[in-house]
Amino acid sequence: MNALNIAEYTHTLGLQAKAASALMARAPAAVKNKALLALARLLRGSGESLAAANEQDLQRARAAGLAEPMVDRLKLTPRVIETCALGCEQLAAMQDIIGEVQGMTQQPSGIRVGRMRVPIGVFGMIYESRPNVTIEAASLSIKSGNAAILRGGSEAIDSNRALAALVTQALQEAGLPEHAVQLVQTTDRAAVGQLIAMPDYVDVIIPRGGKGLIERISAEAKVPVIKHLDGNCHTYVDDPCDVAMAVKVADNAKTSKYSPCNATESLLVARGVAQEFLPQIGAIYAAKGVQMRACAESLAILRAVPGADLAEANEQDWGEEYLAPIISVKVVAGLDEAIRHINRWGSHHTDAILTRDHMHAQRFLRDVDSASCMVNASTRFADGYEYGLGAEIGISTDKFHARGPVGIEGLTSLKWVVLGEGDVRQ
Ligand SMILES: NC(=O)C1=CN([C@@H]2O[C@H](COP(=O)(O)OP(=O)(O)OC[C@H]3O[C@@H](n4cnc5c(N)ncnc54)[C@H](OP(=O)(O)O)[C@@H]3O)[C@@H](O)[C@H]2O)C=CC1
Ligand SMILES: N[C@@H](CCC(=O)OP(=O)(O)O)C(=O)O
Repeated sequence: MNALNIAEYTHTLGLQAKAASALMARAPAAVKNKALLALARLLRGSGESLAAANEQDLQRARAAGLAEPMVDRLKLTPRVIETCALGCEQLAAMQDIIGEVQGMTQQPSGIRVGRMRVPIGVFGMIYESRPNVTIEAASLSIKSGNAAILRGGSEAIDSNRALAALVTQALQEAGLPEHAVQLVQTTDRAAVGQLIAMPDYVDVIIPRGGKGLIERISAEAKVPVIKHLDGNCHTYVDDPCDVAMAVKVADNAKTSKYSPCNATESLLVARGVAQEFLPQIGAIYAAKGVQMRACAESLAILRAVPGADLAEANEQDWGEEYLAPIISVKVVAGLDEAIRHINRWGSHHTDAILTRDHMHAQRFLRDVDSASCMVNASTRFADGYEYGLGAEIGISTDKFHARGPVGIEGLTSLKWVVLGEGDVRQ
């Protein structure tokens, strides 16, 4: 496609999405649920064709030398497909919040005023090369009565095309507009430029990715944006804490998966527990091949750990999101320094305190300026499915409307409704 064709193509996607969004907004709950259940069935019945499409993506990715954690997130395994199908069924079983009216109160003038939950309209989403996101975004879009234009990562294009075809089929089976969910079929980034500059058709843009993507969106977007950014997540091991529990959680937060944005990238340790905690977690990270980029004080303790892969941390490490078997480690004086460090260097995504002190936990929850603040739990829990949302659009690092894992509610807004009986303003 040349530039002119891409402009025409995205314009057509926008026009079609706008038309579909009006129909989706008034689609009955039962019809939307029918589409979701059809999608679950189609996913389960398409294992072979999905695997074949995914294999094409995987072969290209490996040939291009994509890092293993990134290849891992590209995989559309039977387990991933089953999880997507279950997610669709869970969404179908959830209450439909569209059209719900809340807080209706009578005003002194006589009118009654309340707020009705409505879909946003059309959202455009740009996301990483993780094919399951295509289904999560499509299913949430259907349930919330929106229309979506999805632009997944280029490495996943074959998988996404195969999945999008199933979504179209499910929409058609349920009698919903087939353009309610559209995949951008080209990997040319010029289409992203068009998509973020069509305010007549697109109500909100949801970028889910790293700094390069966000820089472009911030510079060029002509529509409102809900940013889903990088996760420089921290786990702070407090004094006092249950050291055995802290070791277990800090291990899971870093090593259960290296690629996701909710993996811990930085470990802060209170000086009072460092001598006991660091050798234990150090031994686990050493055994799993995790490099520790440590401050001088933690380095002195970790040097005693056999086989530890150690490096001296520099300032850049405190702000780094590695998405790899690397973690930065810093000894801090205590809670105040930990909070200051997280607010200075973190990305306001997800941060956890491991503590036995109730007051410390309360202060951490209040003072850390992040979308998810956790006490005695792994940062890996920052996820829509784990939070009970059924699926997730992503993890918003913006502060308003939708913050943290975004589900159905995040794709809606509340409009005021006013009921009168011929009332006039005095
Ligand atoms: N907060 C959240 O919910 C999540 C955040 N992330 C973050 O995403 C990052 C890792 O994923 P990664 O794939 O590297 O992210 P990227 O930002 O490289 O890619 C994400 C998507 O954005 C596109 N993109 C990137 N740069 C541009 C650009 N300049 N113009 C147009 N399109 C662009 C990519 O397209 P193309 O395929 O062409 O490169 C891809 O579709 C990490 O920082 C991670 O934390 C990941 C998942 C969830
Ligand atoms: N919600 C996800 C985390 C976000 C995510 O998808 O991250 P990534 O591996 O960067 O694509 C999960 O923990 O399952």
